[in-house]
Formats: sequence, C-alpha cells, structure tokens
Amino acid sequence: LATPGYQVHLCDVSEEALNKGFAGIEKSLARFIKAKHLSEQDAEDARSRITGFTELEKAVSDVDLVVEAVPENMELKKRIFYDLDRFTKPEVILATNTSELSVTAIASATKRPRSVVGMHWFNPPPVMRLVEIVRGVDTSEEAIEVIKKVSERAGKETVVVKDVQGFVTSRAISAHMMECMKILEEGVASAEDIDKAIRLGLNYPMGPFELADYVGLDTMLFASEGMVEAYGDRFRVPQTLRKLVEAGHLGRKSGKGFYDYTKERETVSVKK
Ligand SMILES: NC(=O)c1ccc[n+]([C@@H]2O[C@H](COP(=O)([O-])OP(=O)(O)OC[C@H]3O[C@@H](n4cnc5c(N)ncnc54)[C@H](O)[C@@H]3O)[C@@H](O)[C@H]2O)c1
Repeated sequence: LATPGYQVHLCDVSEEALNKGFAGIEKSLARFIKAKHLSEQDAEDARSRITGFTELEKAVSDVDLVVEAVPENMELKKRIFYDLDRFTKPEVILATNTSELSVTAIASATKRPRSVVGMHWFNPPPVMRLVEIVRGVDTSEEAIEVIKKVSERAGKETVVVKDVQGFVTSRAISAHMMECMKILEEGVASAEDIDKAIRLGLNYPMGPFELADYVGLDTMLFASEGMVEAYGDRFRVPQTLRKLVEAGHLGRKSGKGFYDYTKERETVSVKK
C-alpha cells in the first residue's frame, strides 16, 4: 500500500517483530528494483511512507483505514477489533485479511459492523493480482466501495464474495490440496510428480505439496478443520497431513514438511 502512495502505519507486537516486517519489505523492494519494476527513488519514497508502531492505540488513532493481518485466530481477531473500534475515529473502515474466518463474527466485536469488511490478499501481496473482498452480514456498500478503490489503486483486481467459510479462494484451494493428498496416499504418484503434473499440466504456479509446505501444514490442518465444520467430511484431512503436523513437520518454516528443506530438497516418506 505504501508503493502506490498511501501513508502506512505498520503495527506489530514488538520491535523485533516490526524489524522482521521491515526486513521483509526491504527484500520485496529489492526484488522489484532488480526486475526493473521499481526505481530506487520509488522504493525510497515507499519506504519513507511507512512508520512503525508497537502500540496499537498510537498506530491507529488518526488513520482512515485499518487492514488487520494478525494470526488466524478468532479470539485474537475479536480482541483486536474490539480495540480498533475504541481507538479509531468512528468513520474508519476496519478490514480483516482473514483467509477463512467469519468476517461477521469478527465484526460482532465492534459497535460498527457495517464498517467491517474482509480484504483478503494473496501471498506474495505485491505480486498477486487479486483482493477478495468479503461482505459480512452487516457490511455496508460504502465499506465495499472503499476497499475496491484502495485495492484498485494498489493495482489489484477485486471480487466481492459472501461471508461463507473459506470464501471462494480458500475453499477452492483446500478442496484441491485435499484431493492431491488423497492421490498421494493412494500411491498414484510421488509428491514430486503430482507437483510437476499440477504445475505443468494445469499451469498452476506451484504444485499442491510445494504450496502446502509454503503455507504451513499446521495452517492447512486448521483450515481443513473449519471446512469440515462447514461442509462436512469431504474436507477432512488425509492422515498424511495430520501425522506430519503431529511430528512437528510444518513445512518450510520448520525445515521439513512434504519436502525436506534441510538437505537438497527431498521428499519425506509418506507412503502408506
Ligand atoms: N500467509 C499467507 O499466505 C496469507 C495469505 C492471505 C491471508 N493471510 C491471513 O493473514 C493473517 C496473518 O497471516 P500470516 O501468515 O501473515 O501470519 P504470521 O503469523 O506470519 O504474521 C502475523 C503477524 O501478526 C503479528 N501480531 C500478532 N499479534 C499481534 C497483535 N496483537 N497486534 C499486532 N500484530 C500482531 C505477529 O507478530 C506477526 O508479525 C491471517 O489472518 C491469515 O489467514 C495469510
């Protein structure tokens, strides 16, 4: 949001977490400069528009829009929205980047459910072209329009969807990944070959196991549990995924998932 010209207040829980965020931004800007999609000056301007905060009240007291992106936990999101409602001006739109939680439930923690809306970005956000806008039960047309305008200024396309479990994108990707894990368990092909088939045959940028390791297997498991609750057993995770999570193999972040990142990339044995 800083690149297209917005003044951004970046708020996290500690200086350390904030620095991690700034380091991520630096890495991203450097990639854009290297690819000649951004000049040094544009990058410097974007940097100068971002101010870091570790106190939520200070961060949001004079902003016009909040985009919350704390971990995917309903209790935490509700606590944050309760505070955002108290700390921001009454007309401020409060958006959540949740991937599958109920925007309506998050909005219930505030006295302004009309101004609470889903603004679902995709990873990596500077590159991915979509923002999925989620209309909660009470979300106003005005809130949707604001998010559309901000997203468009950031160069994104938008879709507006209803507030159902997983919206469009997380529900679709969950179904795809579950089915690919079942294909793996049936021994139809190796993880590498399923990834290769999906990448080259279906033209997806990543295969399902590369993507699962990238997103985090614990996150995948959590998402599946929400989907089972809403849509039944067809979203139940295959044992393979549950066992990897139980073993602490959470994907790239733990060094091992469907693949082993501690050596040359190697598939972890997941044969039945
Ligand atoms: N990772 C993805 O690919 C992706 C894609 C789309 C949407 N999302 C959604 O974005 C949200 C964040 O996901 P993530 O993967 O970036 O999580 P993450 O755990 O990597 O990052 C969360 C950040 O929030 C900070 N945080 C925690 N508590 C906070 C608080 N009380 N106040 C301020 N900051 C706090 C953490 O320090 C951390 O920097 C989730 O709702 C997730 O579903 C993630």
